[in-house]
Amino acid sequence: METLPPLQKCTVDKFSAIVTRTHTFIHSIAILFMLYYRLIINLKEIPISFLPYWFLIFVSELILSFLRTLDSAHIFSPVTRSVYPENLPPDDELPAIDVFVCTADPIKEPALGVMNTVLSAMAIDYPPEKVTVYLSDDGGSVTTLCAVHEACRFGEVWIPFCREFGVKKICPETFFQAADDEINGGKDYLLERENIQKEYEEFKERLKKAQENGGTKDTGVQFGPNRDTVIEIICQRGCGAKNNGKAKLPSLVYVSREKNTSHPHHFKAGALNVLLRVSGIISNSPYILMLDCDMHSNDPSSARQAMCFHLDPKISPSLAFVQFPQRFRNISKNDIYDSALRNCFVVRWPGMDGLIGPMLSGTCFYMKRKALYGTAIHKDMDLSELKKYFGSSNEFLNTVITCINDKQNDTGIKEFADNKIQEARFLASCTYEEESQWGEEIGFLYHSVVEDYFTGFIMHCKGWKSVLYNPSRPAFLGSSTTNLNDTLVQGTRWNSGLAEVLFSRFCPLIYGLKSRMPLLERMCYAYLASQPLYCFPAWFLAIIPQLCLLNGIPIYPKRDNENMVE
Ligand SMILES: O=c1ccn([C@@H]2O[C@H](COP(=O)(O)OP(=O)(O)O[C@H]3O[C@H](CO)[C@@H](O)[C@H](O)[C@H]3O)[C@@H](O)[C@H]2O)c(=O)[nH]1
Ligand SMILES: [Mn+2]
Repeated sequence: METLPPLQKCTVDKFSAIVTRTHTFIHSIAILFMLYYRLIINLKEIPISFLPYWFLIFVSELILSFLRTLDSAHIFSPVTRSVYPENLPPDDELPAIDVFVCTADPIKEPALGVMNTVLSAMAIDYPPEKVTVYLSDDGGSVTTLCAVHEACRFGEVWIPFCREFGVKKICPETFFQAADDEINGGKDYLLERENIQKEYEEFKERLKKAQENGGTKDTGVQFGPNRDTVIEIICQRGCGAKNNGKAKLPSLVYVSREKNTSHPHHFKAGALNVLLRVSGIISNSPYILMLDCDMHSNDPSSARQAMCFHLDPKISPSLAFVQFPQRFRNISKNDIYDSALRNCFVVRWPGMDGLIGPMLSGTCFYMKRKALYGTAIHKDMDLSELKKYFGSSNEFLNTVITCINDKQNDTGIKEFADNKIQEARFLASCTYEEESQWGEEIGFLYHSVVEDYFTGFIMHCKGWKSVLYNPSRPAFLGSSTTNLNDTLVQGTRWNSGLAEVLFSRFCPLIYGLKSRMPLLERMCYAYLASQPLYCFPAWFLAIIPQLCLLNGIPIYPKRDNENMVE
């Protein structure tokens, strides 16, 4: 039998595994010594009145030891991956991709940044008729709707320019700000660059005006806290490409779901589920790229890199998603607080990749649509059975059947009749999910506000796998929080979301037991869910040892103590 050229390779990082396992072993011995000291030696020295303090210190140390033990699972067998996109099938055999971009707040997430993300997603190096970009606007802002029209207009010159000169920095703002644009294009290039830059400045100007006027385009809709669905096809498959039709544009769709204060909207997970349904009846691509609006594409080849995993028959059947690390462009040089989250993306996720896969990290991942449709669904289900899971739209159910039967969809938006828009509006309404399993078993799950962590956890429990791909050139670049207030709000949201999982029936240590999830992977998930527990040792150890010192109570071994190892 002919062997196909490889698409990807996975290498176990043996040296790193040996070093980290040895370190874990030595660290565990130190922990045992500490427990011995605290229970056998120190307990006798403590006056009875100080026993509650001793107890709090002991509890803190137990929590830290517990967390440390869980954490050690991450580094058990780290792997690195490489890809060979040159071995991918020809363009006309590649599967279609839907890109989901989410925005929620037109003030905190200014339109220019969001449009840069949209434009960078439209400029990825992939057959344009196979890409449909969806912008979910949870802020329901007229300005954003205007901005997306303007972005499409600018895209008509930006995308052909990127294609023609092989631009790598496909996010216009980054491209024009960079000192070096990585292109050796001669005079033609410089002239064209100047033209495009002028167009970009005009585009920015138009956005600014739209913002000042609260959206200039007459959309005929009133946006407010209670509002109707707005769905617009901004650009249809290969629309109006200038440049003599040389470079077509991907399709672009704007979605602002119905909001009603009497219905829960489930934050980002709710928005993503609406996009899943709306995109189902519009393009129904088998793969989905998820991007937060502040995370732009920084390398046009990321889609092909991800396909090296998704199309590799050895790993593809059980592969749910390919996660790229979140990388940030606004991190200070020293980054003493690890705002770049290197502890996750550089240390822990490659370790989990050696188990059954890294966690779902909210953005920068290529997901198989089928993986979001739950495992209870099988090929022989009829419409009435499917309705209990997916709601009552027959049109949508047919797309689900296409998806679970792995029938490659005819790519892109073909023709989009008005009645389809009606159906899409129905799918984006507040009440559509009633009496269905959306958010419970189907789509992104609602149990926790960290929908990414929880959805990924349940997927892994059900036997799906994932991979991390960390190319040397960051595939995506975003912005991290840069002030204490935002960092605290984000930290509180993450920790409360994790606590929701830890103190529920989905606690990874218990729930993982019933599932097929291997012990080490379960420990990794339990470690992250247990993050909120860090607050107890942090408080106790910040206060009690000082009190003990002031009162002359021995809480740590003295240097001349006979039990102290010199
Ligand atoms: O009701 C909402 C709330 C948020 N978002 C969007 O969700 C994304 C993430 O929200 P953000 O407030 O920026 O949260 P972060 O803490 O920065 O996000 C991290 O944490 C989230 C929760 O775990 C993940 O979903 C994100 O991908 C991950 O980057 C943004 O694009 C928002 O526009 C919505 O679409 N609707
Ligand atoms: Mn964010």
